[in-house]
Amino acid sequence: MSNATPGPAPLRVLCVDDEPGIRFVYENEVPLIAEGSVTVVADGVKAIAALDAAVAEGKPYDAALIDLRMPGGVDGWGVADHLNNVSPNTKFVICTGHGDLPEAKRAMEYGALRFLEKPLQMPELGEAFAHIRELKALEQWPEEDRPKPVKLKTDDRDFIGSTPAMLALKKKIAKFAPTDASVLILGETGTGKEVVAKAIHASSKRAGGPFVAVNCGALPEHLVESEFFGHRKGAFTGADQPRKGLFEAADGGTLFLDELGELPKPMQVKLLRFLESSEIRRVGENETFTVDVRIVCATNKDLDEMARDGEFREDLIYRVNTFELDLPPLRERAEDIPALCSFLLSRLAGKRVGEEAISPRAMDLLQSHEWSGNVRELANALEHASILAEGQIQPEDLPTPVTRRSVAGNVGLKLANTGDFEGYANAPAPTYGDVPKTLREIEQEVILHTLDRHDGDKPATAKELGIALKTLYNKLNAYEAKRAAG
Ligand SMILES: Nc1ncnc2c1ncn2[C@@H]1O[C@H](COP(=O)(O)OP(=O)(O)OP(=O)(O)O)[C@@H](O)[C@H]1O
Repeated sequence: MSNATPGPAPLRVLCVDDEPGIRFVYENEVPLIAEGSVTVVADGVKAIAALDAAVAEGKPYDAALIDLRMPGGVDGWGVADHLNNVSPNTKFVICTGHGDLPEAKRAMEYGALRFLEKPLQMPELGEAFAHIRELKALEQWPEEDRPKPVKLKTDDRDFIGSTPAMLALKKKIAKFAPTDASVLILGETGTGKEVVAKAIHASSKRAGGPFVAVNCGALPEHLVESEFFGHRKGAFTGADQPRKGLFEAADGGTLFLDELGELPKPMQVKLLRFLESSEIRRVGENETFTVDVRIVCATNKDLDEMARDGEFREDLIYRVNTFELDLPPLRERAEDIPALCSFLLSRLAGKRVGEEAISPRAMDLLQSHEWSGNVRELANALEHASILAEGQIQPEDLPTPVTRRSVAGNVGLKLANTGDFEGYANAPAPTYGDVPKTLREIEQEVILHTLDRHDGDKPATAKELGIALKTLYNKLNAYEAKRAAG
């Protein structure tokens, strides 16, 4: 995954209109509403010259507002035609005082993003530019960062646990899975919520369909709607097909919405509408259509509390939690640890590894650790240990927090409380045990332990560590990807 998340870029806009009053408005208002720069010209010939000059400079316009009827031999259609030839990535809006249905249709055929009738309304122009900015940002969003359907691997179906709580959970999964009802999975970070979502999908009649997982907190906020619902044909550079959204990608299968509590409020309304109607509408299109998608959600947040604080829609909670599953933290099921170790070590090694790969003393430590990061932290600890171990895993092969729990927490507190470097000089030097560690490993420990102290609350963790929430997600994803890559 790339870390680049494009934000809204300033737009370069070309406006052409023969009415001086409108040009005055464009010159003064467009830089503000488009959050960029504007070139304003009075006729089609000048517009064509401006388009050519921008292309020759290697800086084609992002957007154009084009009047239809203009003197001088080149009308708005001529400008749109030229624009399509020399500057196809420039999104354009037709603005006319003589709008009728055939012209509006023709504008769409030319690839216009919108057809606005004069007198122009500022809110409409504002919406048009917001749409253009979103399209630009989507075009810059690396394809590999987009959530995609995954093919489930065999071990994705494995859901280890035989303590009474886990057996009860498995029984519930077996009952819920075959229905199409929505399921809300609750649990601390790393407890296996995604594993459970995959198990539900794999045991449902949708098992042959796609499983699409999306982390609601990791989607750039201004792209959420396009990402979920897709975009109409032609709205994109080189898009002769509509861009499919996540709902469409999951058609016939399951859409897993991880970190549901992070879903922006406007999208909460749209998700609710989808759950009520099964209908979606691509951004920029008027038609709706139906998709057959089962929604499974997960969160480590208290949604009821969020609803009380006005941060989450109460009616959406009732829609997504037809069935609710509560995953116990690992510290409450230490008896599962030996089997989990065997599973996780086998996954790392690519072959079956038994519990005897861990010495009894090391296993004691593993079973008495707090596991704030739950099974994910256990998987990381085992990866660490399996690299260091020569033969059977011994206590000294385990990461320091497992053998000496407080160290990383101290470092985290110091990071949070020290405004400058002086605090470090007065604080006791941190120790990291006998095993040498890289800065990256220490950082990972600090992050996971800070996350623990905040009970998996990622925004609070990011705040304490002084990093962007997105950076925190990227780091957690990177740990996960590194682990998955073995
Ligand atoms: N019961 C389990 N059996 C096997 N593996 C598990 C189990 N629970 C968790 N894991 C493993 O632990 C890691 C974290 O699991 P998962 O991503 O499902 O957690 P999560 O609760 O969704 O985390 P987050 O809240 O951070 O999204 C994964 O590598 C997963 O394979």
